[in-house]
Amino acid sequence: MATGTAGVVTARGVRRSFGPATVLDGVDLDIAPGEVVALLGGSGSGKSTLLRVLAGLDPAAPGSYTVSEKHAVVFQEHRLLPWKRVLDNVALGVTDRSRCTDALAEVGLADRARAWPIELSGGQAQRVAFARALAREPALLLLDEPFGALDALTRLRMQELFGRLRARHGFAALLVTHDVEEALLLADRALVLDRGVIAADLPVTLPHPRTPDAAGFGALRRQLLDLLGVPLPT
Ligand SMILES: Nc1ncnc2c1ncn2[C@@H]1O[C@H](COP(=O)(O)OP(=O)(O)OP(=O)(O)O)[C@@H](O)[C@H]1O
Repeated sequence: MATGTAGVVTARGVRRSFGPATVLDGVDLDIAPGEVVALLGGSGSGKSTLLRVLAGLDPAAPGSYTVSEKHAVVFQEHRLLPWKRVLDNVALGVTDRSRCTDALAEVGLADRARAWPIELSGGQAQRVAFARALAREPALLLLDEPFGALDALTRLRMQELFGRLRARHGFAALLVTHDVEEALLLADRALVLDRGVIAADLPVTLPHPRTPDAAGFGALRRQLLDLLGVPLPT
């Protein structure tokens, strides 16, 4: 990995096999600074594998790729350390304590700084996970279904929070999701991973803030479902 390229992600020909099974078969991917890219695809299509490769968590994958060193990862599970208080979780590896307090305030949890992770709801814990990522002042967020385990209402609130944080901080993101609406609400482009390659790249040019009832949303939803092999009846 290295920095210095114009994009926050530049990947060419990324491959990954597990035994005889080829999961990534030459993935090319570019993400520009500030761009939010959703990554969709069937179960087992390799979305998490690609995200782990880009995050540097899977050094065995061949191919050439550069990823901004200023990246942070948020997973579906919060992955907070249970023996550290909330603020100490946010502060892991960050020397500037005030940045951590600010990040916690930005996700609306300033008053939970001294709480233990076990005292938080699932949605709050995921907010802390985002605060921990934000405190690193990332140029790129690598997000593996970060709202996937939340109930529908909490998910909507988190999507709204993500939109606000993005508008304020201007980070880029790769967002792995199963949720077509989420992709269309949050992303500038939606990619479909299929048989080891990026099989489709759909620009999402709707204005912000977005809602599912906005003009053009339904047509894009139909198009994306089609690309995912789940066409709606006409
Ligand atoms: N460490 C591993 N060892 C062996 N096989 C693996 C490993 N990691 C992933 N795989 C396999 O690679 C394939 C892709 O997995 P991956 O988790 O990347 O898919 P995904 O698109 O994220 O799936 P889902 O949408 O269900 O989360 C699967 O068949 C999985 O079993």
